[in-house]
This record gives sequence, structure tokens and C-alpha cells, in this order.
Amino acid sequence: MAKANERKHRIAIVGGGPGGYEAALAGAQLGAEVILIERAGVGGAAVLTDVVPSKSLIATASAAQSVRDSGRLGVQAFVPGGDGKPVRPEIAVNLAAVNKRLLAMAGAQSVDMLRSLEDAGVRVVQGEGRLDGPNAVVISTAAGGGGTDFDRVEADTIVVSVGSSPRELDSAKPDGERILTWKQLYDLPSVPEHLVVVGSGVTGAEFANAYRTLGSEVTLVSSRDQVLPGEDRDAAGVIEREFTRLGMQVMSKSRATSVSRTESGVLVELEDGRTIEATHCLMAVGSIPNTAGLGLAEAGVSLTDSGHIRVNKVARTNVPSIYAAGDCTDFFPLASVASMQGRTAIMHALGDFVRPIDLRNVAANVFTYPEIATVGWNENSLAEASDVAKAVSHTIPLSVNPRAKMIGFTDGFVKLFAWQASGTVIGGVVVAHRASELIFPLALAVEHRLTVDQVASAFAVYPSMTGAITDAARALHQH
Ligand SMILES: Cc1cc2nc3c(=O)[nH]c(=O)nc-3n(C[C@H](O)[C@H](O)[C@H](O)COP(=O)(O)OP(=O)(O)OC[C@H]3O[C@@H](n4cnc5c(N)ncnc54)[C@H](O)[C@@H]3O)c2cc1C
Ligand SMILES: NC(=O)c1ccc[n+]([C@@H]2O[C@H](COP(=O)([O-])OP(=O)(O)OC[C@H]3O[C@@H](n4cnc5c(N)ncnc54)[C@H](O)[C@@H]3O)[C@@H](O)[C@H]2O)c1
Repeated sequence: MAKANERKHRIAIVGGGPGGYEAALAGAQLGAEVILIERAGVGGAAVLTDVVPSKSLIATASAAQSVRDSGRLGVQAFVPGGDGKPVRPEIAVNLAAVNKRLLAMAGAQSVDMLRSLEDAGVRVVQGEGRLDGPNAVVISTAAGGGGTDFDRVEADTIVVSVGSSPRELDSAKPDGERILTWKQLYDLPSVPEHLVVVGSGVTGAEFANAYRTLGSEVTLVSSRDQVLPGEDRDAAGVIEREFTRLGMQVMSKSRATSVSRTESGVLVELEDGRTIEATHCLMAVGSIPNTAGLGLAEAGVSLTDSGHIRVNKVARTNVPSIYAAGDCTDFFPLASVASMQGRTAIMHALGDFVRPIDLRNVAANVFTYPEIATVGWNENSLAEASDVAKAVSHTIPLSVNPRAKMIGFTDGFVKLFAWQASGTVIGGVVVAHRASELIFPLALAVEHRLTVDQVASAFAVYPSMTGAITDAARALHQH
């Protein structure tokens, strides 16, 4: 906290997504003078176009799936037909109403966040920020020299948190109507008849699953041999089986070379010469950081070849007065990581207590149906470290979990990793309905280095899915 006669520490933040928002709140909390420059809306892409809309759409898809699955539990919905025989009603999704709901929710959340910043004393300026050396930011009406500069602020600390944008292929340019990025999906007036999703990373897999459940025919073009290449192989296997069970066409080892408009929709050409005709195409081929034209290199900031800002575990760049947070850095592109980096950056800059960010302990979730939640070490990282330390793992399939059987969600498992010598829990994978709500006990165990016996000695409710976590921990007890 600044004393009455001390000049306040001045912080300028460029970008108001989770990274910039959290940095601004932390700065205000520690008594600094904070200005946040945002060109679109507070909350950033996370709130306005990416996390909030996609997870709300998935909530609708999940509700539709639950209605379909309820028959397995004996729930029957029917109306008497003309001949007196029961007729099963169809489930229809009003996508225009769904999109209206989720965009309104995203907008309202952005306004709430703006109010929180203003209440905390942060000055929020709408505009395009760019660095002018290591201690100043110029604010303009538009990017790339096409706008008018209307302010210049000097700062002791600058936080760059400008996020990223969808990667576009020259041969498959999004047009906002039929060839779409994930930001353009929410203008669709109705559920696409046939959607091709190019890219089977987390973004592609989540949308392919959601639109299939909402009623689209879906073809998933995956350049790899399995969907979700970055995830645990067993977990990705469960999801791929589920996709096939839902009637999705998964084209593995297929790279899209071009996507063009036809009279009635789109034509997707694959590297091996095959083609797919559909009504719409979603391009989910990754992101690029929004770091071009920001004056970073001129200020001496070191970037990777892909244009990401290099930061250390306290989110500091190689220039002492400049920090960076979120998707524009070389850390994991997750909202939770962006927030943690934003807060850590400010705590470090203002000399408060900081814990360096350990990416190994980040909990993440893929919002497919079932979901995949992960934390800590995984099979790939353990294989790389196998000559240094030996790990053990145990998997409990949900088909043996009483609660999973009762509620009819048995596709999935709980997998636990521990060091063989000490029994310390080092990671876990949960594949289950709402796995995102089940991973936290494992995240606590990993963060606080609990042993499998400590996890096993905690009470899990009977019957519960978390019982599979204590069962896996018990199975790893060392004699
Ligand atoms: C479809 C999708 C779903 C996702 N779902 C999840 C999820 O469920 N959970 C999760 O943790 N993560 C998820 N992510 C990742 C998450 O969206 C990002 O990690 C998060 O948005 C990163 O936050 P950020 O602060 O770095 O950037 P952003 O949220 O992108 O915000 C950056 C802000 O900076 C502004 N900006 C850029 N340049 C300038 C400039 N020069 N001047 C002023 N302002 C500028 C932009 O307008 C933007 O508002 C998802 C991503 C996608 C694509
Ligand atoms: N639930 C969540 O938390 C969530 C959701 C979405 C995104 N994210 C974050 O965003 C990150 C990026 O995910 P993403 O899926 O957007 O990008 P990604 O880069 O992980 O995946 C893109 C995929 O597209 C494939 N691809 C590229 N060109 C192709 C082509 N021409 N034809 C076919 N396939 C092609 C790539 O091989 C890759 O597998 C994730 O790692 C995650 O951190 C998180």
C-alpha cells in the first residue's frame, strides 16, 4: 500500500481478458494507479467470443443429450397418436434463441467485470494500445497506424495481455456465413444441416460434439491418428468411440487443403484427394498471438518464432518493466492460467509474496460428453522422465462405480499417477460426465503433495463418482 506522500506505482495494462482483468484488480488491491486499455470489451475473447459462449452452447447440448438419455433410466415422453398408439416427440433446438441467450449472458458478464474494475478504482480506456518503449503505452482509435493516437501513458510496469486470434488458412478463408471461425458461430440462425469441423484439438472436438448433439450431421477432419492428440490416449479413445456412437464421421489422418463455397454450401478438399460436401465448415486449426504491431520488439521484448511473448514463472519478460499474461505468452492458453499470470505479474512487480506458476499443476478440462479433466503429470511427460523417477498408475473404470451405474454414465474412468518410491500423487485423469467438477480433489492432492494413502484415508460419499478416486488411491497403497 502506498503511503500518503509516496508516488503511487503506475501500471498500464494492454488487453482486458482474464489476464489483464486479474492484473488490474491485483494492482488496485495493492494501491497502485492502474489504467487498462481494451479495444473490444472487458472480459476479452474469453468472455465475449470463446469460453463463455462455447460453454453455454455446450450446456444446451448437454441438456438435449440428457433428455435423449433419460429413456435409459425409464423416463418416457410420448403423446397419443391419431391411431391411439403412443408417438415419441422429437427434440428440437432453437439455435437462434440459444445464441441470443448466450450472447446476452456474455455481454452482461463483460459489463459486470467492467463495473468491478471501475469500483476498484481502475481507469478503463477503450482503444488500441501499443508500447512506446519499456515504460509507455500509446492509445489509438485503431490498429496498424490507421487510427488516431489520442493518449500516451507512462508506467512503471506494463502488462501485455492481448490474447490470440483464430489461425486462418489462405486456402480456406472464413466468410462468416458458411466458412466460419469459432467466433462466427453465434450468428447462425439455425442448426447447420451438415457441419464439417476441420481440426480435432480441444476447440474442434468440443464444437463437433456439441453440434452433433444439437442435431447437425457432423464430419470431423482430424490430421492426427486420434482426436484430441494432446490428451491422455485412453481418454481420447473414449471420446472417439462416443463420437462414433453419436453418428459423427471421424476422418482421421486427413488434412484439409482447401475449403471453398459452392452454390448450396461448402466443399472441403483433403490432402489425399477426397472431398466432402456440406452446408457449413468450422475452421478450428489453432490460434496466433495478437502481438504483431504492438511495439514489443522495439521495446526489447523477446518473442518466440510463433510470435508468443517469452515469460518466466512470474510472468516477467526479459525487459524488467514489462510483464505478459495469457494466450499471447508461451504458457498454456487457458483462461485460468491467464488469470494466474496476471495476478502473479503484479504481485511480483509490487514486491508482494509470489508463488512461481507451476504449469505441471494446472487443472484443465475438455468439455466433450463425457468430459476429460486432467491435472499434473501424464503418460507422455512420465515417459520422458522415466529414467529419472519411476511412477505407478491405477485406473478405475466407471463401469464398476455404483453412482455411475445408478445415473447411467458409465463411459469413463479415473486414472491416478503416483511416484513409486514415495506414493506421492503426481497427476490424474478423470473421464466422466462433469469431470470438471471431479478433478479438484486431485488438483489439491497434486498441489499439496499428498500421498495415495492420505487421499485414500479421506471419506468419499457413498455412492459417489469421487469414490472412484479413493478406490484408485487405495489400489496404489505400497506394502
Ligand atoms: C472456443 C474456445 C473455448 C475455450 N474454452 C476454454 C475453457 O473452457 N476454459 C479455459 O480455461 N480456457 C478456454 N479457452 C481458452 C481461453 O479463451 C483463453 O486462454 C483466454 O481467453 C486467454 O485470456 P487472455 O487474457 O490471454 O486473452 P483474451 O481473452 O483473448 O483477451 C485479450 C483482450 O485483449 C484485447 N486486445 C488485443 N490487442 C489489443 C490492443 N492492442 N489494445 C487493446 N486491447 C487489445 C482484445 O480485445 C481482448 O479483449 C477457450 C478458447 C477457445 C478458442
Ligand atoms: N476447454 C478448454 O479449456 C479449451 C477449449 C478450447 C480451447 N482451449 C485452449 O486452446 C488451445 C488450442 O486448442 P485448439 O483446438 O484451438 O488448437 P490446437 O492447435 O490445439 O488444435 C488444432 C488442430 O488442428 C489440426 N489441424 C491444423 N491444420 C489442419 C488441417 N489443415 N486439416 C486438419 N487438421 C488440421 C492440428 O493438427 C491440431 O490438432 C488448447 O490447447 C486449450 O489450451 C481450451
